[in-house]
Amino acid sequence: TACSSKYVLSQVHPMWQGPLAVPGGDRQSPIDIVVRMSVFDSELKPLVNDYDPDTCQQIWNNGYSFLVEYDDTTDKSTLKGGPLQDKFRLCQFHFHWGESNAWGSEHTVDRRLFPAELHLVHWNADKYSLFEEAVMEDNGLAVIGVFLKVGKRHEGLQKLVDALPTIRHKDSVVEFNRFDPACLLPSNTDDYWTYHGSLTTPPLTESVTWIIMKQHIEVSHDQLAVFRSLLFTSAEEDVQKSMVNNFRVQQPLCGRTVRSSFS
Ligand SMILES: NS(=O)(=O)c1c(F)c(F)c(S(=O)(=O)CCO)c(N[C@H]2CCc3ccccc32)c1F
Ligand SMILES: [Zn+2]
Repeated sequence: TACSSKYVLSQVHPMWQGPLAVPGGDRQSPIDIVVRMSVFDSELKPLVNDYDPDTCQQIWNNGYSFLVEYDDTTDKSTLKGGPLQDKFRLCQFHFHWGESNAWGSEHTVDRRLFPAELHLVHWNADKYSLFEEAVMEDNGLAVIGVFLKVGKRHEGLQKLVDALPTIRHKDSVVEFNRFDPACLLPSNTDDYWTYHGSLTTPPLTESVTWIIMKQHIEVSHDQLAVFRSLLFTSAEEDVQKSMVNNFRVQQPLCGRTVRSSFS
């Protein structure tokens, strides 16, 4: 199976041409979370996030997603608790979405797809001094995943949506301040699934403790439509491509256990 071979050829992905061999490859992400196979772990604590909106720096289109970047040179925006032993610093958040509301998320729950998924990327500042170091280490990263559903308008998201037309093309960046990412978290952050996996974009390193929220957030159809108005391509390119379906195909579980913080 794909798990046994030393190299896992990840499927061709819109972001990079041709299959990409990933060394090791038995802890890849994303995955389908099979609820009845997840194991309740009473040792799992509530998440403790302490984000400082003043550390928000910029929002940019990197040709794969749009990301909001935070100043991670101090311990101002941190995550601890949950399955984590150390204190992690928020470095950025980004989203994955589809061309239609029928799909777009990277993870699924009992094969259920969501139109989009938010990822808040943190790195272990107790053990490492730079994100780039932590990316290579087993316990280096922690990514919170939140599913988005189409429903009522998300007031907190609107400030971000209003900035997207200014970064339509790849490599465009605009200053973005005072955005509190906590407003994008669901009201209940005590119920989550957690497993060990990887980044879902290069370098695909198996350094991520994934923390997937059980409760989704709601955004309006129009807000999601603005995500789809972004472009993969830079202003110079003559063929413009809509930024949609920027998710990786699902990877084999390879015997991993997904734990739940709730029974
Ligand atoms: N789904 S995910 O959480 O695995 C994930 C992404 F899906 C994604 F798109 C990005 S990125 O920065 O937009 C593109 C870089 O590969 C990152 N960025 C990470 C990976 C590499 C890197 C380097 C510096 C800062 C952030 C990141 C990411 F962690
Ligand atoms: Zn992501």
